Amino acid sequence: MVKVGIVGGTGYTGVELLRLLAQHPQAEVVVITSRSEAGLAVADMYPNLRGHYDGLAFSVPDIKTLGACDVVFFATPHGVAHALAGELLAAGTKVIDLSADFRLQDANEWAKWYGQPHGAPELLDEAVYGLPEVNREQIKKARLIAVPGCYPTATQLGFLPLLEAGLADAAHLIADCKSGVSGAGRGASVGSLYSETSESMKAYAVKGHRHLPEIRQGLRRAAGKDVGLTFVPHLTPMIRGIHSTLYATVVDRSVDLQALFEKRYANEPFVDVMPAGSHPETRSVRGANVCRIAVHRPQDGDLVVVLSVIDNLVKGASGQAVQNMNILFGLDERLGLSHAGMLP
Ligand SMILES: NC(=O)C1=CN([C@@H]2O[C@H](COP(=O)(O)OP(=O)(O)OC[C@H]3O[C@@H](n4cnc5c(N)ncnc54)[C@H](OP(=O)(O)O)[C@@H]3O)[C@@H](O)[C@H]2O)C=CC1
Ligand SMILES: CC(=O)N[C@@H](CCC(=O)OP(=O)(O)O)C(=O)O
Repeated sequence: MVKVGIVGGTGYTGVELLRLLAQHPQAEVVVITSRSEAGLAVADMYPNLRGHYDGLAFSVPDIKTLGACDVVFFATPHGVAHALAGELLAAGTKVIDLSADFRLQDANEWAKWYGQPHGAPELLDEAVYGLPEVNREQIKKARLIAVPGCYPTATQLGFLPLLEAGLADAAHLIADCKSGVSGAGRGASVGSLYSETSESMKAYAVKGHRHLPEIRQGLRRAAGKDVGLTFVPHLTPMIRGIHSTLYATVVDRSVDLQALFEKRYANEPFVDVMPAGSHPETRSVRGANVCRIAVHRPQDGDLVVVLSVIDNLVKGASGQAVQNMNILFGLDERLGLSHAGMLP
């Protein structure tokens, strides 16, 4: 049994970790932290978890109790894992960080996009970017894993087959992405109010979003050269879900793109390449650790359109984090992650 600690148990990704781990046959959550809710029983805050975590209550973060766990998940704002990861690693505890603290390999780039100095640059060399479809072998040996962001997961999985095969014009990629409101976290803000987000939709951060350098880093690696990417996120009136519509120009029209995508993901338990002509819906992955992809070439032209959907809280965060844990501890990668999506 893997002994699990969670720092930041009251946010959306924290409670999603609890929901998924409640069904995990080889993991037991023994510590869950919240400074504001310390002492409160988990099931008193989250009634959906009644009967699953009897006796487990939030506690203030404490290195000694967290360091007694086999693995600690950070479901916290940026900067928290910087401060605590080193001590946990020294105690022999593995760290899976859902925040962006260790996603960018360049500390200066991180500081530029996150507006504060990188708090643990000495750990960057050993941090592994936790996208299993790319880094499975490194994840197996890792001590510190950076779980990819939600937009970066959907966008990279959609572009990877084209770039790895050298089939796309890497200088002109476009990612037009829509997110549900839970992507903004559970903290109260005017922009997340029901009356601000329902019955309306808008783009934001067109000038530059902090996921841009993360996506570029992954795509550069897949292409083996610099990439030019325009990334436009949108906020949409749904709670969960990311829908990425990706555009690239193909350099060879003769290639069977459907076969290329099917072959690339044939052995991936959590990437579903849909039949030719499909239009994946975000609700088909709601609650599921799945990225569902369809590839199109409208009017048989040069432009490829890839549609990629995930649940931002599952394959875009907590599900992917559990998938990383399974790989890290030599377990079946699918354990605790077999939920289907929810229709309607
Ligand atoms: N929402 C999403 O779709 C996704 C989110 N993420 C990332 O996951 C992380 C968590 O996001 P989300 O679940 O939305 O969380 P929230 O930001 O809503 O919640 C944060 C949690 O962290 C705790 N916390 C805050 N500050 C500290 C601190 N200094 N020390 C210890 N604990 C702290 C809070 O509890 P308390 O203050 O009581 O201690 C709370 O439980 C973020 O980095 C987010 O960017 C990643 C992918 C997708
Ligand atoms: C809808 C919405 O606001 N989404 C968030 C991104 C989701 C997220 O949490 O990003 P990290 O994983 O990098 O923390 C945003 O645009 O900032």
